Amino acid sequence: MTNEQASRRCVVWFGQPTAEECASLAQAGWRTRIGDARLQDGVGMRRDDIVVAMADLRHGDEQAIQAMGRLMDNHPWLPWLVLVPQETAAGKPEVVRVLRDSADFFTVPVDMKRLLHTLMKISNGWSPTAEKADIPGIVGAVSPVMRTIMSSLRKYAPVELPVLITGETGSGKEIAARALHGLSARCEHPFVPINCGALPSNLVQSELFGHERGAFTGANVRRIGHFETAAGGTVFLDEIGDLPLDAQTSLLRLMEEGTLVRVGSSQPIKLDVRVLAATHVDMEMAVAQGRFREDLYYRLNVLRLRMPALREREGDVELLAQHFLDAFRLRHHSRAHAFSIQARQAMRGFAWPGNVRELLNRVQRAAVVAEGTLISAADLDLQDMQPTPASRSSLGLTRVSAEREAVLNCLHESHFNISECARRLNVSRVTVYRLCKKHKVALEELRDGDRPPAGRRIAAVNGHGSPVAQSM
Ligand SMILES: Nc1ncnc2c1ncn2[C@@H]1O[C@H](COP(=O)(O)OP(=O)(O)OP(=O)(O)O)[C@@H](O)[C@H]1O
Repeated sequence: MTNEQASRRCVVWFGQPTAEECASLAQAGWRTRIGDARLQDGVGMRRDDIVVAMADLRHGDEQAIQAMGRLMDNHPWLPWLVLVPQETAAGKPEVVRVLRDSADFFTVPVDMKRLLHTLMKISNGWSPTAEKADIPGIVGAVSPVMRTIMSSLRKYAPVELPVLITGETGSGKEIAARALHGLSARCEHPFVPINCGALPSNLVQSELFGHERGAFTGANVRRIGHFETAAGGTVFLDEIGDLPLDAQTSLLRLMEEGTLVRVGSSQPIKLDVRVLAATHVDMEMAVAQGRFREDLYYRLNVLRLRMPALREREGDVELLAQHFLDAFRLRHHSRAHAFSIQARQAMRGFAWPGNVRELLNRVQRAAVVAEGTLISAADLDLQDMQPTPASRSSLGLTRVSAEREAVLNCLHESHFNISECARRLNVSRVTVYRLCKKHKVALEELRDGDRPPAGRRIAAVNGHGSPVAQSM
């Protein structure tokens, strides 16, 4: 490489690079220029320069991060890399904005090998938007919301940080976690999914962290827990909000110190696992109510991924439906190989309270019962779905979706107590039932997920949306 070529490659570092970072860059032929995002005076590049901008959030306060966001907005043609400290809460809107617009991001201490590799790819013409959108296992990503998710998955996968995945039931939280693992350097090691709500309450610590022989009655042999099974790989903690407080303390230690202690032992064991977690409940509320440790919440919530509800993914429903039908036909006989126009309309207009899982179930059932070559709306049990004007327009869809989300959030916060929910929403109980019916909210199913105290029964919505039982 000639000196002239070398001098043309420049990283404009908005922040304070360390001497070692500058030295590594220089050694690989990259000049470093220091920029100040607050001055908003751009990068000052010459024609033909290869310039990459680094948004260094290490030392910045909230205002500095906001200034960085504005600078990125003003220079969208530049490849932006972002450097975040380990404890960054990616849930903060200003951080989300910076991460969203970046080509790649790094944590402290900077993995210089990966940074130089990314810089080399950029100087060779690589563009993150040009990258193949497909991610194995994830189907149907034509909607803008899912394209954003795909891009976040690619960015989050190689970074050794926890990710908190939120989203309604069946929206694909686990499939996203699997993709994060599959795209990471840990992919050759185990991926261990654990449903925290399904762990036997008296054995949670032992199931997760293992136990020594004789630790408790019945512990006849030493047993390693789920975390140790995942050594070198990824643990996916589904329904993290259900984790009891004592297990939360052990998890925090694991995340802070990288060690665990088996039940019945006092010996810390070093362990390397990446933790991904998912929830469909409002974690801020759980923290406010003392059900979830705040320090653990911040540890888990470093990067955040919100899986959109299926009804928000315009264009994806039919793609997913066809994929599920094709997959079914590979294993079973079905005359039907596609969907009728009415079936497509019905699928587009339906609110999909059970999201992708519900779509999968309906398509599989329809493939079994269909008598023709096309699956009809009736085969999908969606014959009563007339597409409403609201469900056809984007604005209408957004409104409907916002209303449904508000009702669902409030129901969760009220622990499915209809009177409480009505009080919070400032509407009558009848209106809450009407909204549940309108948005096909299956109260019984959701209540089971929320596990209220035994003996309490609440109204359920049957297949046609009518309340069938109530006792509060
Ligand atoms: N984009 C997708 N492409 C293909 N299959 C999908 C997609 N999203 C979800 N699925 C399928 O839908 C079902 C539900 O997905 P998943 O278990 O990931 O949802 P979840 O949000 O974790 O559900 P829960 O809240 O009940 O834990 C699974 O069978 C999964 O394979």
